[in-house]
Amino acid sequence: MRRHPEYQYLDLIQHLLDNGDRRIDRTGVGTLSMFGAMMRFDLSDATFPVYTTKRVFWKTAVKEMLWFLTGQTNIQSLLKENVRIWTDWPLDKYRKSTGDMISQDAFESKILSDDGFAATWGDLGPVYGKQWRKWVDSTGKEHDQIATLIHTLKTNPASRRMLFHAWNVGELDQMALNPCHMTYQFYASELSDSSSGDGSVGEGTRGKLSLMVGQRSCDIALGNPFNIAQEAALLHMVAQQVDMTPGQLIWVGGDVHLYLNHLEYAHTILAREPRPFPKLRLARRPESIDQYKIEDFEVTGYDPHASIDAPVAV
Ligand SMILES: Nc1nc(=O)c2c([nH]1)NC[C@@H]1CN(c3ccc(C(=O)N[C@@H](CCC(=O)O)C(=O)O)cc3)CN21
Ligand SMILES: O=c1ccn([C@H]2C[C@H](O)[C@@H](COP(=O)(O)O)O2)c(=O)[nH]1
Repeated sequence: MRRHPEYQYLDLIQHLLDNGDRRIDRTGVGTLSMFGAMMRFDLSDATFPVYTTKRVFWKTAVKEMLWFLTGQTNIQSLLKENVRIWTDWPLDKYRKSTGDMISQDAFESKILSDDGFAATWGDLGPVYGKQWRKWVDSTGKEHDQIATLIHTLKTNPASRRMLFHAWNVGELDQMALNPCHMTYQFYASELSDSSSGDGSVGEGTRGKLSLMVGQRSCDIALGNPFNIAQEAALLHMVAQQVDMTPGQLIWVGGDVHLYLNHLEYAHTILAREPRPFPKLRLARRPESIDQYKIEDFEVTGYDPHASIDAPVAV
């Protein structure tokens, strides 16, 4: 029998434990690290690769993706959706700038209730959403990379130029964190002749859509389970928008690391056996890629092992 695809994730963790290069990182926590890794997940038959060896809060991960797609960069809109995974960075900045050792709860309440405070302290700078939807070039012109991608998929799906990118070199110093997942490249296969170049495409399903994501830096315990779930959700959404069926999600990691305060996490998860991946159905077909809501994601058959608490390195 074929091994469960989730073993790709568990094997990476085992490899880091056995062979990881021990080093000090930006956060001061320290990691076991390797360079260069790839995982592939087949999304056909509505498969949604949410890891099962721990409970992954996939709704939080998908909400983050929906937030990227709207082009927003302020944590206020995330907090309104009860997503708290980005609070640590603006909170750290606020504490260091003002000396006020406010609690996370109090900081989040203030971001939610005070728009002026949110504008000053809640913005992460020109991170993912900004670059995806409003990349500003040297002449000041804005580029909507997502709209261009969808247009090309509809009119010229055999193109080798279907990608969007977040590593805007000129703006890195204004970002709360440099982009980790950077390149999103799409590939359409099983295209009928009529859709392979001249723009005259017919109705109905026109091919199989795959996505390869290049991630320069990967926190294997906290970041990766979120990233895989949200990238799979993105592929399901884009495929729906362009009338294709989801094919493969290919994930490529650069510096892939296990933080040294996640060793117990690693041993806990490695002792568990994967269960079948859940299925995803999109309940509705919104007008455009930025109009999906979390309620549109109907996930069935998710029966994971228990969640595992792990601290995030800031
Ligand atoms: N060190 C580090 N790892 C990351 O994965 C990461 C960053 N920094 N900085 C930017 C974003 C923020 N991300 C995060 C941050 C926290 C969780 C986290 O704490 N996850 C928990 C709880 C989830 C919840 O509360 O909903 C988990 O069990 O998955 C996940 C991703 C991903 N990115
Ligand atoms: O989507 C994400 C965002 C962040 N990460 C991790 C990878 C690293 O552990 C940190 C970023 O630190 P750098 O020093 O900028 O590399 O966040 C992730 O895994 N996934």
